[in-house]
Amino acid sequence: MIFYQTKLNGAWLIEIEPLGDRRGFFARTMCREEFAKRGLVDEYVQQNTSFSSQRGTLRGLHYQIRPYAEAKLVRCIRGAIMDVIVDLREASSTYLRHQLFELTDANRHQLYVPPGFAHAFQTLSDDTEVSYLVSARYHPQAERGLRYSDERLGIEWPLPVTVLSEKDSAWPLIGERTEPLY
Ligand SMILES: Cc1cn([C@H]2C[C@H](O)[C@@H](COP(=O)(O)OP(=O)(O)O[C@H]3O[C@@H](C)C(=O)[C@@H](O)[C@H]3O)O2)c(=O)[nH]c1=O
Repeated sequence: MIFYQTKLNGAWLIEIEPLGDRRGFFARTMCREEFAKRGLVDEYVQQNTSFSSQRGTLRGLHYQIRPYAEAKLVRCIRGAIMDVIVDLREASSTYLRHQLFELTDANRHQLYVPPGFAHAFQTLSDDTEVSYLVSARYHPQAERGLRYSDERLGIEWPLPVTVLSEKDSAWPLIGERTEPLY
């Protein structure tokens, strides 16, 4: 596995190192030892998959507040997505900065999202499936979100948004918050 630091503290882009033979290849997509060595969360309690039929579908931006903050390891297993993460840790020098990553079934890139980040993606093709590990179980009462169109974030989504959940259209803007974000 090859680990690339991103512009955001603690987030990593991970490429596989395929071992090819005449059948195809083998590669690790997660390895506790490699993760622990770099200080990445190495225990995951749930693996999720989501399927989006329409190109331009947007999910997010989502996170869970402490003490239920999650690390995520995200991979697009069918189609393509633009994945977006936002650093919500007030003490971080990259606080409220975001970065975009193209994850596709062809490049097989994975994104490691540390606890304390909001996460979202927009599908770049029809019939896209995303699989991700999470390090904490789902706590609906701890679930929070940012509005994808919040000007304070200034995210340039690659496509017009075609499908969005009601929940995701209604997250409060950062400027409207009365509580700390995370
Ligand atoms: C995330 C989650 C949702 N659900 C339920 C709640 C709801 O009825 C249905 C769909 O949930 P959502 O609308 O939140 O699904 P979705 O918008 O796909 O949520 C996901 O978005 C991406 C960007 C993430 O980062 C994930 O952590 C997760 O928040 O599934 C669970 O039962 N367990 C879970 O772990």
